[in-house]
Amino acid sequence: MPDTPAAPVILGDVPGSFPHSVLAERHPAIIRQVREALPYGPGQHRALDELLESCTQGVIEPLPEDADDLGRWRAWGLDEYAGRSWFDVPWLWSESYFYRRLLEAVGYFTPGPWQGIDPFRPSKRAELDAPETDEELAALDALRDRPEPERARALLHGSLWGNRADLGFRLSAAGAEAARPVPALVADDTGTLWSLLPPSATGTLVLVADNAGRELVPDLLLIAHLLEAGRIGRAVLHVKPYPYYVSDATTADVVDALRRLTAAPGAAAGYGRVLWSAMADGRLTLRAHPFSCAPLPYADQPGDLRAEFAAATLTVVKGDLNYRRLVGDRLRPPTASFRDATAHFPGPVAALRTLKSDVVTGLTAATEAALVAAEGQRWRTGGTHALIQVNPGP
Ligand SMILES: O=P(O)(O)OC[C@H]1O[C@](O)(CO)[C@@H](O)[C@@H]1O
Repeated sequence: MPDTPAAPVILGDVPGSFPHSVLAERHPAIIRQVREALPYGPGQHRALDELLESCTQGVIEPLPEDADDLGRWRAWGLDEYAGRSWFDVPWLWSESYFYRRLLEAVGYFTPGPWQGIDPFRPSKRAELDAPETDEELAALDALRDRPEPERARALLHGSLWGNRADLGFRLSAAGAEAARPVPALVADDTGTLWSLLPPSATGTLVLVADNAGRELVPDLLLIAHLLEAGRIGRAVLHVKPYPYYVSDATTADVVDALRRLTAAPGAAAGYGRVLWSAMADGRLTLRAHPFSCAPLPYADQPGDLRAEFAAATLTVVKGDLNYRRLVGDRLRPPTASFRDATAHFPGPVAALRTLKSDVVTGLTAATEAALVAAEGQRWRTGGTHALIQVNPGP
């Protein structure tokens, strides 16, 4: 039984709260960023003006009648929420719908010259091409001759801390990227995670990706290592079917990251080749399921996805947003059980996440008390703490 079934769903209606600031400040900043990123025409600028007005002072508008995904959004709650303020509906819903509308405004879904053009691509590319990425890739050379458990641990932590590289987050938390990560994890089930992926295993890892660029690259390196070390036989990488939360990874971002790896000097290129051939022979496959951009928790996932996660040896869910969707976007006490909150998940599941929103479960009372004593409530959203939590399943 869940320990706190009535924990309130997070809304964005409390001025001064983190969710409110995302809706009131971050979304307008994202609209400004998108306007400047690409040479849009007057129609696109007008549509962005309308979205800005709607999401800050207006109400949620329905999708156009001819939108391909209208039925899907209706099933996800559009009819219930249309006409209400963006601040008065579940925060997760409001945020997700914002990205859907933003893409609509720039013509992403409309047949024509702007169809499929990712408004966030310039910032994603800049990050992938940055000298810091070269430095991170060069560090792989020193890892090459280390014992396998050490390499596995380093790459797991690379993937975990890569989650700090979130471009939307940086818009409102300047300095979080530069701030030194606090090394001790607030929860650490690493032992359980490795027990599910022993060497010489043949299972399937599903990795539900989060951000592109400097998070996706270490995610791919981790997958390459697990394949090469024989800890898994195959991997399935879930990406978003369309650009989302600024920097979330799409198929195009996977292609960019793989090309970046294979073109790099040293050990990085070797990892790139492992992944390239794993794609070619089917040991690494991509999925871009519509539910990956749904405004709903994973407890509401559709049957086909449920069957896929049920069949996996382990599903690794990356990042803050996926964590919110995994445990439910609710204000539970931080000591609420992670296992109870994820009991709905159909198979073994691990969360790798840096903390960038109020939602958290599975902390000990002592850990929570120490964090509060040191930082007040800032530890929840500052992006400097991280966790590895595992529910090995029933
Ligand atoms: O890229 P991540 O780790 O999912 O983080 C997403 C960010 O966006 C938020 O949803 C707020 O918009 C927070 O959860 C987090 O700061």
